[in-house]
Parts: sequence; structure tokens; C-alpha cells
Amino acid sequence: MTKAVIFDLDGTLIDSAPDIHAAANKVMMHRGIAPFTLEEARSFVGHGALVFIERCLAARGRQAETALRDQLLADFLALYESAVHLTKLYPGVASCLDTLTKDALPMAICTNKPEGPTQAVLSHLGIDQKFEVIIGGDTTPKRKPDPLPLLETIARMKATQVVFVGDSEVDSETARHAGVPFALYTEGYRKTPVDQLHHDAAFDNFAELPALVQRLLS
Ligand SMILES: O=C(O)COP(=O)(O)O
Ligand SMILES: [Mg+2]
Repeated sequence: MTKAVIFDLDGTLIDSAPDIHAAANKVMMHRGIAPFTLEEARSFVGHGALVFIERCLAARGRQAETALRDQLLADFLALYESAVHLTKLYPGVASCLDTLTKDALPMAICTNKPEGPTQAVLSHLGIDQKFEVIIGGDTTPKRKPDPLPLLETIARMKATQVVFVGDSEVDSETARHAGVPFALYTEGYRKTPVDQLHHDAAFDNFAELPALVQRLLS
């Protein structure tokens, strides 16, 4: 039996919305589009970079402009890998990852953030070496909530029993589609009340996670 823990990234291990917000506003202003608030930008995160840009355009009533969308996406992706300086780990994440390492539990990332920016922010925060496998939003042909990226993560880890830890509707659905136990971090970017989101366990403090993972994997 090979056990493993798979993490979502944005809104779960890291609060990256300030960097995503700053990069997005730079590219929006460059193309003459009014900037967004941090809360707006945070609410657009979850389905990857393309949907993020589409949601920005829809909020300005310009969703039909596909050439503009493609330009904005290219501009945004060009900035995304260096958009790391405003991003922070959520409280308790570093010591939680250390505890899981001591518990000899292999770890992976399964995120809709593209692979390049994912690698960049993980190494900026000094935690890239913690993860045996990193699957981004552009690593497989499908993104979460399709089960494919999560199933691919499990396959690459050669794991037989896993827990998926995430913060959002997308993660909850992905876990359900893949038939994987799901631990919901309640302090991330979710919009749905906790009791209306499918989950096997919920937590609001990373100090609780190692014990919770052990319980779900037992
Ligand atoms: O970047 C996104 O849109 C979502 O990223 P996540 O899957 O790590 O929450
Ligand atoms: Mg997330």
C-alpha cells in the first residue's frame, strides 16, 4: 500500500491572489481595461489562466472579444512566472509539510495553475522539493474538475491510497469524480457554504491536517 497526500495550490497552500491580481491589472491597464479589486480577482481564480482571463472580460461585458482574450492571456502568462513576491503560505503550512515529511508521506501538487508559474512560486517559497509530482493546469489535456489531472497525479506517484486537500468547489468535484477522499480547507477561495460542499473532512488550521490525513488514510 503506497499512501500519499495530494494538494491543490491556490487558496489551499498559498494565498496567491495578490500576485494574480497585480499581474492581471498590469495587463488589463495595458489594453485599456479598467482594473479589478483584489476580491474580484480572487473570485475569478479556480479554473486556470484562460478561464481567469475570460471572467475578467465577462465582468467588463467584453467576453465576445476572443482576439483580445488571446492577447490578454499571452500578456498574463508572460508575467505569471515572476508574479511570486506578494504570495504567502497560509499559516501553519510549512510545519504541516515538515510533519508529513517526517511521517514519510509522499506529497504532490494537483493545481489548475499552469506548470511554469506553479514551479516558480513553489521554489520562491522554498517548498518545491517537498513534492514528488507536480501537475499543473496545462500538464494534462483536461483541467480539474475533470478527474484526469488528479488520476494522473495518483498514477505518477504510484499511490494506491490518497487524500486530496483543496479549498474550492472545483477540488470538491474533482475528488468526487475521481472517487478520492477529500479534505476541505475552509479558509481559501471557496464561495459555497461548507455544509453544501462535498467533503470527507474539513479544517481551518493546518496544525490539524497531519492527524486528519492519518485518519482518512487509516
Ligand atoms: O489558478 C487557478 O485558477 C486555480 O488554481 P488551483 O487549482 O491551485 O486552486
Ligand atoms: Mg484552489
